[in-house]
Amino acid sequence: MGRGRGGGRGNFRGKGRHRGNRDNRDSERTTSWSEIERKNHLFENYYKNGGFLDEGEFEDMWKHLASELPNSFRFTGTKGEAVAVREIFKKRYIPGIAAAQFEGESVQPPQPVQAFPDELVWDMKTHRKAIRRFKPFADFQKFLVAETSSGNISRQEVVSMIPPHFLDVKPGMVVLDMCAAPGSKSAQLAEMIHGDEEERVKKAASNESFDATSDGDYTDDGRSTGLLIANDTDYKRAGMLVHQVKRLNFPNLIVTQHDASIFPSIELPPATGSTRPQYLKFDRILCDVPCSGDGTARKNPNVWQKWTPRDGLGLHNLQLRILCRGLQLLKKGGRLVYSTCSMNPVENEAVVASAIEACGGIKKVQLVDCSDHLPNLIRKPGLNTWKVLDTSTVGGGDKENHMFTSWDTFLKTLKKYEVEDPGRKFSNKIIPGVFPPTATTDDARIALERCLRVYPHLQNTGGFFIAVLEKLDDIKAGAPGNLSTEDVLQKSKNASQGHSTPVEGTNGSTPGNSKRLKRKSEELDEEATATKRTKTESNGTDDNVTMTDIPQEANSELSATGADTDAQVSQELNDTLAAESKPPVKLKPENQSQKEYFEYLSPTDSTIAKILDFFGISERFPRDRFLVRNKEGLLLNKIYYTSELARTIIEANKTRGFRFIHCGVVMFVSHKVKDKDGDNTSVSTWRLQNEGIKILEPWASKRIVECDSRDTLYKMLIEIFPKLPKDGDHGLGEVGNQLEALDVGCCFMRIGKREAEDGDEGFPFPMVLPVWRHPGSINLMVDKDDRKANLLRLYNVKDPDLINFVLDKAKRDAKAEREEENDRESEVMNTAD
Ligand SMILES: C[S@@+](CC[C@H](N)C(=O)[O-])C[C@H]1O[C@@H](n2cnc3c(N)ncnc32)[C@H](O)[C@@H]1O
Repeated sequence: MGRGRGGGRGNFRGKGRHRGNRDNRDSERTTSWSEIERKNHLFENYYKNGGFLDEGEFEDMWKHLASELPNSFRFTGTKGEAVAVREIFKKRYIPGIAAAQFEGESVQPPQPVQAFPDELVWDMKTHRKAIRRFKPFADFQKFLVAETSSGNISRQEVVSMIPPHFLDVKPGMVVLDMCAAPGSKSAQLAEMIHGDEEERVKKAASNESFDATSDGDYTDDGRSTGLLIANDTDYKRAGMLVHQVKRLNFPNLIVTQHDASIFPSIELPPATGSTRPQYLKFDRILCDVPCSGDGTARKNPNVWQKWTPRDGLGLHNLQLRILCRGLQLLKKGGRLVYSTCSMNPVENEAVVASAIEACGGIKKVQLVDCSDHLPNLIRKPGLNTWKVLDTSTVGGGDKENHMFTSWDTFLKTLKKYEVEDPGRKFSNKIIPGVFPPTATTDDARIALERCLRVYPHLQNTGGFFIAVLEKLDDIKAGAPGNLSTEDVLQKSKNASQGHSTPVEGTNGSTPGNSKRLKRKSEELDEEATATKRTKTESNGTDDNVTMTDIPQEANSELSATGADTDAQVSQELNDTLAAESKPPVKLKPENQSQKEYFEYLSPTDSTIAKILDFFGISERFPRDRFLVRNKEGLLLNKIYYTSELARTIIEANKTRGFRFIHCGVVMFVSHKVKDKDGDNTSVSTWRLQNEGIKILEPWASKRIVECDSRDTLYKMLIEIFPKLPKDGDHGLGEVGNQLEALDVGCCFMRIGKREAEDGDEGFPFPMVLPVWRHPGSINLMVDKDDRKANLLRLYNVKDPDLINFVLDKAKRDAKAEREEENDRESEVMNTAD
């Protein structure tokens, strides 16, 4: 697989109201981040008195939260490559940094983060001033930038790396990342699905045996049969996500843009002998939901300036609906990780407990005990009791803080103020579900202590919450609707007056109704209702997710991204969400705002046949996975390749209104060359592309050259078009000799891994690069940034002057022509005089 440029969690969790406003405030802010006062009384008061940590530990936690966050990064890609780049970093940069002194003390070099295996995650606690001042740091910084841009390093927050580790992804698995932008966790998941695929494919292609049983499904000639669907509702952020994941060169990946709480079901072709469509269920789901982000206070000044308990209360409902939709889409026996970078239980344990209850309790969905997983990760157990903070106001002023321990105490307070101070207003988002669950019997108790809380002081990170859920059985009920305090009160009033509407999906009790609040239970199994649903036409309304239904905060998030349209068009597939009375509707393709095209080529396409023949690609390499990205399905500039399951999904769903926004790795690019006789007529042929070359190379038998000399590769990296004259020495060593014997066109250049010995530093991992053989020169077809990254990584060359004879010659010619023209003009002028 190629590499993923690491995204890292941005400053903001989520988007919409929070993100938009905070961005604006940021651009208006004149004080620097280091000058911002890290104080917020309400914020501090809640975490001090809310029953999270004992007093001493709270002080430690708070001190960390107010201090700067260490920078952290992760070596990415296949294990072999990641370890090789890590070794270069350790040998070349650590000793220099460790020897430096700052203000009379040794500078602390980057350290491996013990929570993660194989020393692949590092953090750097060095003071910024020291970083700026010292050359070893400046050198390291250049390496970091270059490797980040070529995708070998991901600069990602330590806590953000945790959730994928708990998903236990195996190579053949089908995984959904529901809220994926900017994509740093998607990159981790893609690496896991990929596994050590390259090794196995090589063995399969050369008919060597490999273990196809352990650790994943490699039945597709060694290739991973798994798939990652990375989704985000926000159009701009989905664009960032595409940018990130493109670098992974991963054909088993689809990016979609949907509201995760109503993520459409994915249709699959009917099974043999049946006409009924099947629906895709996922082995693993990551639910890294939008949240208030108060665990990011170490890098996000807005938390200190703007924190209010209403952020969490306002997001609870959206988080719950996303989690419930995730659980519906999960296979029986599958695993889901729910995570936030908030420490607020309203967004964490309360969401998890409500979701489990809405899905039918612990017999259907259980929290997984992960105490033996990542044993070096210091964590605290999830909470079983907590308090809910709110501020009440009268007429917009006169704020008062309240901490409620249960729905009942909240109701009592409401009643008290109805009499004493009727103008006093509380958040309308306080519902029974934001409080701790009340079930005490063993067969109903949700083991919330199995959740993981990572606080800043435990290992000097941000704050984070993780819950690992396993689906034990099919879920027959869906997520609760969007309830406000008033709805709950009204419904319980109705219930006590003998009306039948129960309160849904809440985990507290209602006044006059001490029984657990039960979600209306309907048989909503997708497969069972599929046929019925596809026959139902849109009625243009959506009782589940109308804009008035969505919490105010979530509402503005959704409307900012056009997700309201999404809500309407997806109702057919929003089958199990608060499914009440109205008939489901179909996705409407015409409502898609940005249409992307994915047109698969015929497996017998003559151009594909010609290209594959040119490179001697084995008949075993699949011919039916090539696509183009234009409506007409024409072979214009690029030909992409995808995995089989990606193709099946795109083909079965592209006319259903699904918003697919990215899929496929560029395999071939149209290349204009002068024809054989050297006249100026351009003919188009196809060249290999760096992105897809590794997928194809094991199956090639023609147009392969081997490079084993560091000097030759150096020359090819430093010179963009090194000469390959017909006669005389070309200076391109073994590569030049092999290319001399080939016709004009593209080739695979293989570079084997070679350990350093006798002063030769070797090659740290195997590589394969595309090279174009011109009539009198050659061209390594990698872009400038990758050239520079390779020169730095392999040769420690920091600021190379790349030589471009061809371009220079063209510039010289143009300049000479301009000068000639000027001369002629001045001659004319002189004559006129
Ligand atoms: C915490 S961020 C995700 C970070 C991401 N998992 C990563 O590691 O890079 C939450 C994301 O949820 C997205 N989001 C907000 N509401 C959503 C919704 N209803 N459906 C899907 N995504 C949503 C936001 O646009 C944001 O990108």
